[in-house]
Amino acid sequence: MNTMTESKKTVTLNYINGEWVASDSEQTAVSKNPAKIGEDVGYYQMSSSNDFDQAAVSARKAQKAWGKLAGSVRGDYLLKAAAILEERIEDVATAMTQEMGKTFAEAKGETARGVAILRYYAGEGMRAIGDVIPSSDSDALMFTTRVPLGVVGVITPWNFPVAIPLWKMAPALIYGNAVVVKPASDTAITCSKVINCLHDAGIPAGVVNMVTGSGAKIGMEMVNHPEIDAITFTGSNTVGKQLAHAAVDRGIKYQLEMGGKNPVIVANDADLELAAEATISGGLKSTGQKCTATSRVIVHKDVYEEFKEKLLTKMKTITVGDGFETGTWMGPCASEGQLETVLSYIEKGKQEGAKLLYGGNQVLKDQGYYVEPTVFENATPSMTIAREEIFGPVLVLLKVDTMEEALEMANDSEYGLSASIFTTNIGNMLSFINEMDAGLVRINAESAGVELQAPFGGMKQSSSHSREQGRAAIEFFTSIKTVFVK
Ligand SMILES: NC(=O)C1=CN([C@@H]2O[C@H](COP(=O)(O)OP(=O)(O)OC[C@H]3O[C@@H](n4cnc5c(N)ncnc54)[C@H](O)[C@@H]3O)[C@@H](O)[C@H]2O)C=CC1
Ligand SMILES: O=C(O)CCC(=O)C(=O)O
Repeated sequence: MNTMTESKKTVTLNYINGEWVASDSEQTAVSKNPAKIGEDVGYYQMSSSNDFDQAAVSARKAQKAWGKLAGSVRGDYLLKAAAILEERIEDVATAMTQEMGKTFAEAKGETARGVAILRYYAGEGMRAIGDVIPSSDSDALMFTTRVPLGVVGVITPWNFPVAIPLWKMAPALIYGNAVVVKPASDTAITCSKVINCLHDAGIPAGVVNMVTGSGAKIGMEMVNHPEIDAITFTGSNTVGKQLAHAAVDRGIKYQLEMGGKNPVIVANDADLELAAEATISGGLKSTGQKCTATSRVIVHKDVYEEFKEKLLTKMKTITVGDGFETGTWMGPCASEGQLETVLSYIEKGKQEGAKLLYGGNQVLKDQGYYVEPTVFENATPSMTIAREEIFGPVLVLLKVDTMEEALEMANDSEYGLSASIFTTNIGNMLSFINEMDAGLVRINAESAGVELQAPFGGMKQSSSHSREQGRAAIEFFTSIKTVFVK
């Protein structure tokens, strides 16, 4: 079992060498429900250096045999875990909504995506891993193969507590690595339920390990530990860069997925109904807490007023509340800290002279960490709300005279994760595809929404320029060997 009961509280344990164990620190911390102030979801371990060390050493020992198994055999474990997770969708999604507030429908959707990720990577165990390359020596055979990196450290955020751990762990495992995962504390209980699916699928002891606790402590131990051969991280730019520096110092491979300030361009020939709907969905679903969330809405002057009216009409129908309640469209911010961050950006927007068009207030204060869906206009591209990642339900409207100006403004950001355009003009589409500096460019579709079988990652400050998911994951989680046989 991944939990124990201690003086009436449910305590999630660490998972080390195939066993659920308490930290030797004897310290736990509480995971809180952001929708209900005062409701504790459960407790997780505040792990010690020794706990982490045991996990890393177990992973190292287990990796040898795991890496030697046939890919199809490793895939069978992932398929079993997928079937178990599928049976437990309601339970896992319940924990997710309780811990970070996304609506229950979104939480179930994300868990189903986790099932699909496991199945997709199970199949990778039977796909080609190399090429035959003609040698200049006609008597020789030259080819490439791929080998696992060894033990991969996985550090994940709270906004996709099932999908992100799985889209990092599943490819790591299928290509023969062992993993130690440190989930975000706010969603440690949800992650432990995912790990329990792998445990119940019979994955060999030590191949998967989970250690919870302080990011600053366990995260830094991870990147500096001699048994860790690579780090994959999703989260803030500040932490990502710290990890990158430490990884470079140790000469280990690293992969970072970080922030975004994703633009949507609405051209004067756009289907405005579609554009408004997609801006709402891309910007405000999950309470705007996606790295791919729409943040800047760049609208051609000819359609600005009409688009704005459509957007406001739709925004006014958004219901904010507990993600478990029928009819709730948008849940709370994931934590008190996130709420404060979002409110401080709204305040900054007002102070810097942007016009608050709609929302901007904290609501249901006595219940949870709720904020209204919010939209600003009359903002300039240099304002803080148009430059920094807010990670909340806040949209900024920016008016432009031409499509060239729109594209220039869309590219005027340190980030380059995802971007959308709404247009019916093929020329506009092609310019956007060619000139937009973003890892994901989407035409007549919202900026969020990642497909697990396609490469995912950003340009500029949004990532370490590597790609996750799909077949692209093989590039990070393996090393190429060129073989020459004579
Ligand atoms: N790109 C994305 O998907 C995400 C972006 N963010 C951004 O980051 C902001 C802050 O959110 P946080 O949860 O505080 O993100 P964070 O970057 O602090 O946390 C992400 C993960 O890193 C761990 N961590 C924290 N400090 C660490 C350290 N010094 N060394 C190693 N690991 C460490 C955390 O425990 C968590 O597992 C958000 O407002 C948002 O702007 C946050 C989560 C996801
Ligand atoms: O848009 C999505 O589905 C994924 C977003 C994401 O990867 C993130 O917010 O970290």
